[in-house]
This record gives sequence, structure tokens and C-alpha cells, in this order.
Amino acid sequence: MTALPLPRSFPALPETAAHADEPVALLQLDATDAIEAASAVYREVRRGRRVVAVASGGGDAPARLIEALDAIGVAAVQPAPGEALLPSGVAVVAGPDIGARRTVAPSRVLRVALAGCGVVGGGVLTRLQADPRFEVVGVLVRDPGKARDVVLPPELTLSDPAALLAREPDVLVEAISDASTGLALIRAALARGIDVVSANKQAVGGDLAALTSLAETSGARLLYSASVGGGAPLIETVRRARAHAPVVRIEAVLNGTCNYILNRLADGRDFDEALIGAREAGFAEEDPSADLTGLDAAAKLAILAHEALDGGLSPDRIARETLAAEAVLPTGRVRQLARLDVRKNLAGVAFRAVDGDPLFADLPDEWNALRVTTGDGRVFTARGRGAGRVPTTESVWADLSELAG
Ligand SMILES: NC(=O)c1ccc[n+]([C@@H]2O[C@H](COP(=O)([O-])OP(=O)(O)OC[C@H]3O[C@@H](n4cnc5c(N)ncnc54)[C@H](O)[C@@H]3O)[C@@H](O)[C@H]2O)c1
Ligand SMILES: N[C@@H](CCO)C(=O)O
Repeated sequence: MTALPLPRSFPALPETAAHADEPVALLQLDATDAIEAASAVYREVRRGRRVVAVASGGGDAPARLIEALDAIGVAAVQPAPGEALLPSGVAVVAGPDIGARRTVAPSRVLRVALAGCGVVGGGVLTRLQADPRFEVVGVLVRDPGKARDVVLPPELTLSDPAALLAREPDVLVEAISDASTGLALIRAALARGIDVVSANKQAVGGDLAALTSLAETSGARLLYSASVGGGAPLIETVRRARAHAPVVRIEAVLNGTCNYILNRLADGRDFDEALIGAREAGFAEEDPSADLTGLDAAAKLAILAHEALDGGLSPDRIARETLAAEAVLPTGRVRQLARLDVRKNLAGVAFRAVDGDPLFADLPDEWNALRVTTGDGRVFTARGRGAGRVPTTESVWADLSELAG
């Protein structure tokens, strides 16, 4: 395994090519609750659908929905009257008032154990507390006395992983910053037949084949969409590509922190100031060296490789380069690119110039992007916000909604 060269030429605008035969979902949404309406759109987008959303809830409903989608990282447009709806990924149009929604009591309430209450876990807790389909039975944190930006009831607060699972949840949501504790919890939950939703790529990416097999044995479900790409549906895009034809190549920007820093360096900003910005925004890992040394991207690439091939690509076999204040970077628009070339048996995370690449060159802030090529030459792409509370919570939420049925 070694770091990889980039191809010398880039496919022209693969995003539009990939859209041509994607199915279309037509949604009628009450955008009074723009976050819930955006969730409905997001779930369709991650299934690979183009969406036409008819938004009711006042004249500004389309604008509110588009804003909520932007916070997740889903680009949406409001076409002018007479303009075509379908060429773009998500089109939002104003709809008539559909009246107040009837609240239907859920047929089953899922008991959720939440591990971690930081950037990701805190976002998920707030959504859980507001949704009658779920009951939070416990929240695991390292330091119960720590001040938080979300309301964490004392009777739910635990610091012992065994005590969390003793509360007999139906689902474990694992969003902690410690790989070994996270992995042990996931294993223990799956072994007991408890479904798991994890955002923890270091826990999931170490040996995903073993976790998948454990889940199959116990009949539990293991979902981990947020572990790669934050809110960008990267795992789902690889699965779609693989369902089409064998995957031969993956190229991706998988770390929001590095992308954010590289964009700021390109604007002439100071490295340390950019890193502080990424930490304050909730993009960086608790120990940001995982972002800067490529460990984070390598774990994510290993997960994508599992999705593409089932093959065991261990993160520690992936060549990596480090971003630092003194790092010598290529000239031009630079990205931290993760790349897997199946035919050449190569995998690496390296800094490469991507000028002229329509997928990667203009990738803003913490955004991630993915290009998957299949054996017949078809290209599948995805972009979205790769880190931060709102997009990552949305991704966990979509997994939880799948479990809730
Ligand atoms: N922040 C993001 O944008 C983002 C996006 C996708 C995935 N993730 C992943 O989600 C996980 C959580 O990230 P975060 O940004 O919320 O981190 P965070 O540092 O904000 O929060 C981490 C939480 O984990 C808990 N924790 C850590 N070690 C623990 C232990 N040994 N026992 C019990 N609790 C423990 C802490 O108390 C805290 O509540 C990480 O695995 C991260 O890689 C983060
Ligand atoms: N630290 C990670 C969080 C999202 O996985 C990043 O910056 O991409």
C-alpha cells in the first residue's frame, strides 16, 4: 500500500451525468417545522433520489426549507416559475396550505441508549427528546459534572458503559470520542441483539467485517452512516455504485477539518488560527492529530472499502501524509484526498492539487466529496457537509428513523 498519484485529467462534471437516471421523489411537506421537513428530503437524497419538494407553511416556506437543507449540506434550489424542476438534485416549490398535521401516536416506542453527549451526541439527544417515537433510557458521558450546551437530565446520566446497556435499550446510539470504549460498547450491544447506530469511525472502521458478522449472528442491525462524510451520504453512494457494477476506484475528501484548514491557508490565513476555527466549529476530533495525520480519513476510507469490496482494508495499511504549519504542500488548490484503486491494489491519504476538478476544486469549508468509478466507467458522486453538529446529527437521525420504521 502506498500514497497514490491523481489522474492527470478529470471527468467533466460527473455530478450531472450521474443524475440522469436517478429516480425522483415528489414530497409534499409542511415546512412549518423546517428541520423535520429537511429530514424527509435528506432521507430521499441519501437513497440516491432527486427530489421535488412542495413546501407549504406560508410564503417563505420554500426559503426556510432551503435554509434548513443548506445547514445539513443538501444543495436545493427554488426554480423560477416555468423553469424546469428536474435537472437539479433538489427543487423546492411553494405549495398550498395543507393544514395542521395530525399527530399520530407511534405504534412502538424505541428505547434508546446514547453514548456520548458532545457535538454529535448533544445534537441527537435534543432530537430524541422532542420525538415521541423514542424514549431515552440513559446517556453515557465521561464526566457527568461537565457543563453542556444541551439539557441532560441527571437521572439519565451515566459514566459506566455496563450501566448504560443494563437499562435494556432497543438501540444504542454510539457517538463517543474514544475508539476502544466505543468498540467495546458496540460489540456488547450487538452480542445482546441490540441495534447500533454509530458515528465513531475509529471504532467501526477498525474491523467492520467482524462487527457485521457479529450483527448477523445476533440478528441486530448495525448502521454507521455518520461515521463517514458527516451529513454527506458517502456510504450510501458507494453502495449504489456497487449495486450497479464492481467498484474500481474511490477518490474522496473525507476530512472536514483538513478541508476547512486548507481553504483558509489558500486565503492566506494562519494555520493555528484555522485549526482553532475548526475546533470551535465542532469539526475537529477531540485529539485533532487524528484529522491532521490522516488517521481519520484512513478509517473512513477503510469503511468505504468495506462497502465497495467486503475486503478487509485495515486503516493502518493505508499510507498517510500529515498536515502541519510547516508542511510543504503542492501549489494550486490543494485537498487531502483519500484514494483507493482496486485494480492497482493501492490505498492512500495524501495532499494533492485538484485545480480544474469539478468535484473537489471548489469544495467549501468543512465539506466532503466522493467520486466512485465502476468497472463499466460509470461515475457516482456525492457532496455535503462532512462535519459539525447539524449535518452529523441528521445522518444519525436518518439511521434511527430507519430503525424506527
Ligand atoms: N464532530 C463531528 O463533526 C463528527 C462527525 C462525524 C462523526 N464524528 C464522530 O462522533 C464521535 C463523537 O464526536 P464529537 O464531535 O461529538 O465528540 P465530542 O468530543 O464533542 O464528544 C465526545 C463525547 O464522548 C464522551 N466520551 C469520550 N470518551 C468516553 C468514555 N471513555 N466513556 C464515556 N464517554 C466518553 C464524552 O463525554 C463526550 O460526551 C467521534 O467518534 C467522532 O469521530 C464526529
Ligand atoms: N473530525 C472529523 C469529523 C467528521 O467525521 C472531520 O473533520 O471530518
